[in-house]
Amino acid sequence: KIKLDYGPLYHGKRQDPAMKKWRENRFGQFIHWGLYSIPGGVWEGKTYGYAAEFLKASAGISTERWNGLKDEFNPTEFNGKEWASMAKAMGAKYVCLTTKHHEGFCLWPSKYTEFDIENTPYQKDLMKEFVDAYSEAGIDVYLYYSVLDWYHPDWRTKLKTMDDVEAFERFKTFTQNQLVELLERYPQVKGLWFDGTWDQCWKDNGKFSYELEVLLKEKRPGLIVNSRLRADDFGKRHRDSNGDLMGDFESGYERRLPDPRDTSVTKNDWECCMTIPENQWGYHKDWTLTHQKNTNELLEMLAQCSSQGGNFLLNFGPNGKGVFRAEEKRIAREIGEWMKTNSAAIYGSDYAGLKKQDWGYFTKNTKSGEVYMIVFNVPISYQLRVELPKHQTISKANMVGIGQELQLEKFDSNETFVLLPPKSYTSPFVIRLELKANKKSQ
Ligand SMILES: COc1ccc([C@@H]2N[C@@H](C)[C@@H](O)[C@H]2O)cc1
Repeated sequence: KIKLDYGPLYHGKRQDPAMKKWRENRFGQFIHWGLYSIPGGVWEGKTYGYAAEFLKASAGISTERWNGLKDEFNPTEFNGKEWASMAKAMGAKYVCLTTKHHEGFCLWPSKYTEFDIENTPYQKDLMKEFVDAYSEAGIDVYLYYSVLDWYHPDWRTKLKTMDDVEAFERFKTFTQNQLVELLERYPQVKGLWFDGTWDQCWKDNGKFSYELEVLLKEKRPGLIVNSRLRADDFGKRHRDSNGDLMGDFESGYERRLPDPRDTSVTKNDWECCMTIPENQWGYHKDWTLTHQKNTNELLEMLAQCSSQGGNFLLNFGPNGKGVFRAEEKRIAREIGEWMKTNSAAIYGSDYAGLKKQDWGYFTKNTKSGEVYMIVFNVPISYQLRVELPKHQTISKANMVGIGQELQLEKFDSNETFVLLPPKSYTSPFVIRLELKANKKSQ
């Protein structure tokens, strides 16, 4: 092991109540909302296909033109309670909102910058309405914060000169002040989701990122921080120079999932964040440009994450007025419908320790020990293979919801077929397994 002064604060999975709740949540709503939500990927009549939150770069817009968007930010249709009830109906147990994306515009009234909600026609503390509404709905609130800040004069991608170093020292102080300010203003917040830490400036400041994690966790005991905050002594990120995770959960799965058979991911807590279109985090006016994931496709991702001990954070991008698209509202409703019947296989679930099969995913409820099969691919044979450890056998298998008991066919090799009634299955379904110890094999 390489000796590190600025590696992880701890090793393994946190077992305190706050982290256990994070783990039980399993399903969250990501919200990207900022000045980029106003143009929605279209500038001077031209549509840009790249991610809408990068429009400033993809359309080559000058900084002053872009920053002028703050004078148009007036989300008069924003209603925190409506947003929270849509998320609740979807079955989201936590939410993560962009407080400040790379553009540097702050959705809260910050003492440390003029580039914030206070200096817009809207003026009100939108973040307070948001945090209060979601908290009252019983949804845990997390805040996304981009360290990378295109607006701030002291941001430097690389520290080449002494001036750069002095500027970045001021920038570090500004960053720390804003983060402390967010925790003080919004005491309900459960955690911070960092982004924009890939540049050399941050890799050169592993010590600062370590001290920042310590400071924020002292300020807010139980605070949960993703793996993107930290750099170690040698600039390694997410995992330190020994390969150990820094932060409370691995957050490198962005718009991608691990291989479903990779059991190594179960060693740490982790989260996959996902867009509904192929690559739009902020609101984009034209979703027809790329593939739009459908509800069953998203449910399969949610199921896969739970089956491998990870969380699934699904992104929504409201427009500049604070309104979600019709597609997003429909998908939220359809996911919620499915969760009404099947959420026992998701909430409080973890890796079941069983061999992955082609028909779908196993999850195990950590409290009840019940094992679930979440089926997406019904085999032409209508036989769902289950391979159990020698000492275990299935005593019962029931469809969740309708409760129907399913026939079982056991093999000597301790494999079992769960037999499905031969009919058409048009949406993912869940089977609850009751396992029991095998009779002593004579
Ligand atoms: C290819 O470089 C990037 C840089 C930043 C991102 C940001 N991370 C996601 C969570 C979104 O905030 C996206 O804008 C995506 C790709």
